[in-house]
Amino acid sequence: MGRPVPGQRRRAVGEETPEDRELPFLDLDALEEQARDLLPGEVFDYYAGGAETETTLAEATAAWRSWRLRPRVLRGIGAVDLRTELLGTPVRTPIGVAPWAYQGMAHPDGELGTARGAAAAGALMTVSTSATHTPEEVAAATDGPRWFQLYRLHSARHTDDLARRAGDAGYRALVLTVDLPLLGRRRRDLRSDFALPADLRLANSPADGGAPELQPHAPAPWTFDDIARFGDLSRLPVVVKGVLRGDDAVRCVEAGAAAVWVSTHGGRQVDPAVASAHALPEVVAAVGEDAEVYADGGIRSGSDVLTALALGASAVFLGRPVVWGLATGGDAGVTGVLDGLAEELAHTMALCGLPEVRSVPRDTVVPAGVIRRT
Ligand SMILES: Cc1cc2nc3c(=O)[nH]c(=O)nc-3n(C[C@H](O)[C@H](O)[C@H](O)COP(=O)(O)O)c2cc1C
Ligand SMILES: CCCCC(=O)C(=O)O
Repeated sequence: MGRPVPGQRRRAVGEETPEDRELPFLDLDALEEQARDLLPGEVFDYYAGGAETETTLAEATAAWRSWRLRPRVLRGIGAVDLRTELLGTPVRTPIGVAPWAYQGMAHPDGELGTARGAAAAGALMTVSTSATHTPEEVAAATDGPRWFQLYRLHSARHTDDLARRAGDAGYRALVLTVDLPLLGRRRRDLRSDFALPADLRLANSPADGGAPELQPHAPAPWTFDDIARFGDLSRLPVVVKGVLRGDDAVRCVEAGAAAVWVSTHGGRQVDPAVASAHALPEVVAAVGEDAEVYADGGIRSGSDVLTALALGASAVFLGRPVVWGLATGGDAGVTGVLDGLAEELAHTMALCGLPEVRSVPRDTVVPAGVIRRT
């Protein structure tokens, strides 16, 4: 069988199943199933999968749900205010789009679709280095809030150049992803012998051998000194993504990071790694006074978002839910996911007596304790 064309659907367009019926709430499981039907099997597995035994992947959502909400009553809550500022960038929602690679494989519009969908939801989008459009092309597609995520490429010169271009193209922060010194062992991809479609455009991969593009090794590993260096090159605040320890967070901030992003890379790198929901309190305790802290991994409901905010995150980011949104509905699909979760968040906050995301008290959550299900 030949390699499927990007965007080629396994099911005929217009073919309806009972699961396609519009529900009056966001059903991410159903959306994932629709994406599974639409995408070539190994592409779905690349997006959905995790590393090794997928323990971190399997536990990510459960870890957010190991916290319980403590609602406040009689607070006279009217409209809930979801607006906030992330490193000075105003956003309508604290739910942003995490960087994810090769979006042209999910939908022909690729990153441009995600950018338009995020902008319509007033959400911040983080554009990956491993993109099928250049940073300038994504910038031209939308005036929504954007950050650029940088990977260490084979060519240091090209990496530096991308950092500079992100600053020139109006991105508001540079996100250094530091949890991929080499690629995690993703058994689904190893089993399917996954390779990117030959005709997929790797927009940031120059002819001189640039992007990591699923390759495990690149020369000249980054150190803490690179944080200030990339800040100077791009003239942007630097966010360090992939931090799971308080001591590392302190070193990042001492080295000049404006924010740290707690992440297991969606369970795709170290496995079993500590869940973001369990690492977040330690990182907030270590640097929360001096830097912004964000979190991602397994956020699938408004209450998961609220839990992260209560634990000290200023924002959360979504990976796979946006993949499924783009794959099934292009930019409108992305907006649907972001709006749906924002609506759930606002609803849960109102129920909990909380008027604004900028000030969610820590005592909004407690550990669940032991609950015996009968
Ligand atoms: C298919 C896929 C591709 C990804 N590509 C990148 C990437 O290019 N850069 C990056 O920093 N993180 C990447 N990530 C990690 C995400 O930014 C994010 O940390 C993770 O997806 C969050 O978990 P969630 O998918 O459970 O929401 C990727 C994740 C997925 C699922
Ligand atoms: C070099 C890997 C880029 C994509 C990525 O980050 C992922 O698949 O998780």
